[in-house]
Formats: sequence, structure tokens, C-alpha cells
Amino acid sequence: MEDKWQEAYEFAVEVARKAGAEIRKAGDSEIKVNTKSSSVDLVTQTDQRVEKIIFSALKGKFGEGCHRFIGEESTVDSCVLTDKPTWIIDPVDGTTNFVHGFPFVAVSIAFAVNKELEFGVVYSCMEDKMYKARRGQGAFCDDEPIYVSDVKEIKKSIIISEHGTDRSPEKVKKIFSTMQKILCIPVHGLRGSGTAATNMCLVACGAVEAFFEIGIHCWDIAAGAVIVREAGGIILDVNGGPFDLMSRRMVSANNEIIANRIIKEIEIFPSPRDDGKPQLE
Ligand SMILES: Nc1ncnc2c1ncn2[C@@H]1O[C@H](CO)[C@@H](O)[C@H]1OP(=O)(O)O
Ligand SMILES: [Mg+2]
Repeated sequence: MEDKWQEAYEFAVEVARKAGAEIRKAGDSEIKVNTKSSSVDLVTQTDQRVEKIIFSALKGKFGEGCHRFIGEESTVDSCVLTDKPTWIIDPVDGTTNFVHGFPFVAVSIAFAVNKELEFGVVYSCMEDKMYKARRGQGAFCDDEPIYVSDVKEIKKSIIISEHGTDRSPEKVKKIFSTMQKILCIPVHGLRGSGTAATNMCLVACGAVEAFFEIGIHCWDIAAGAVIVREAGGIILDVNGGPFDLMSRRMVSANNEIIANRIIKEIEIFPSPRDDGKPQLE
């Protein structure tokens, strides 16, 4: 069949825009906060409600039986990626930002077939920016093509990383030690928007050279991964090997030179995979 997934791609953009409008509206009223894995891993009723809105729209259109659904708040199916068409969704990426009114919050919708990411949509809803990419067709922000930066010198780069939600002193020490080494190369700067999906879009549009993190989940980065690749960038594992969506770790960069220079400095710490398989070295 010609261009089998185009309709799904266009529908995903529509659904992301609607979901983002819901998030914006919810941000204007009182936000009820609960915690998940730790006291700093936040979830709100908006996360759960928006995920339901997205899932019911997609299931209504494509049928529950034919497609699989992986979502941050309600993973109905396990996180093991199969060959079946699979939606990978984070309804509110940057929940902590949302709770605090820090203006970077994204809806992330990705679609994989035969274990390969087919398209990704990231709607940065507070800025009203729609990032999207389909495999082989380029990356766009608000329908304008976007490209990664052409900087090859690490000393002329801006790098993004985040701190995650695990505050065990050993992990925090490794995260800060990595950041210190990168900062002292020296790079032009270190940044972090508080949403992995948006961070990847910042790589894709050339605002920063790289974003890396250990601890992120597949739903945080699946859509962003397509967008970065289609903008001309690359995604690698933090050990320099191939990127594995379920590994909970990755380096996305404008090119291999910047990626490998950062990888040299990353102090890897253990992070259980999303699919329960043994972690890579
Ligand atoms: N345990 C974890 N460690 C690191 N990042 C995490 C994480 N859990 C979620 N993240 C995501 O990483 C970014 C910030 O660290 C956010 O995109 C956040 O997603 P969330 O807002 O959907 O929870
Ligand atoms: Mg997230």
C-alpha cells in the first residue's frame, strides 16, 4: 500500500495539538499533585486525563486490537517492543515544569512498526510549537524544515542534560561529575528545559548541539528520536554503541564528533531497562 502511515501521522499531529490545549487549560486552574517512584517524581490528574484523551482518540480511529499502546501513565501493554504497530506516548513530558508553571511542557507521540520508529510528534504546548518528523521525510517545526547545528568543535557547543528523579547520592554524584567534566572542556554552556522531548527538539533545530540523559523512559524520547534523526542528527547509547529505545539512556547530537566527545566524559550508572531485559554494559 502507498504511504500506509501518512493518515496516522497527520492524526497524531491533530491529537497532540488537542492534548496540548487541554494541558494549557488545566495549567490555569489548581493542579493536584501526587508522587510516583519518589517524592520528586510527580504526576497530576492532568497527566492521567490527557493520556486517556490521547488513547481514546487513537483507539477510536485505529482500533484497540490492531495497534499496541505504551503510555507513561497507564502502560496497558508491556514495554516490550514487538513488530506490531505501536504508539508510544508521554501525555505531559515535563510534569515538574507543569506543576511549577515553568513554561516548557510537551506532548510526545511516537509510532513504531516492526520495531522501527516511523514518525514522531512533539507539541511544546506552552510555546505553541509543533515539532514533527516522519522517517525519510525530514523534520519540521510549525511546518518549516529544521536542521541540526553544523558545529563540530565541542568548545563551541551548548550541551543539555537533566538530573532525573533519583536523588540517591551516588547517582547524583555521577551526574554532577559528568556535567563538571563537560562544562570544564570548556563548552559554551550547559542547559536543560526539564522535558526530554523538548530537549531533543532543541537538538533537532540547532539551538544546542547535544542532549544526553540516563534514566529517561521510552515515552520521553521516542518521538524526539525520529525528529533528531530526520533533522540530520544522530542518537547513540551512552556507551557509544547503537541506540536502544528501551535502554533508558541515550545521547542525541548534531553529529558523531560531538556525540563521541560527550560519551568520553559520561559516567554511566545502572538504570533498569523499560522492557525488563538485562541492561547493556
Ligand atoms: N527517572 C528518571 N530519570 C531521568 N529522567 C526522567 C526520569 N523519569 C522521567 N524523566 C524525564 O526526563 C526529563 C527530565 O529529567 C523529563 O522529560 C522527565 O519526564 P516526565 O516529566 O514525563 O516525568
Ligand atoms: Mg516524560
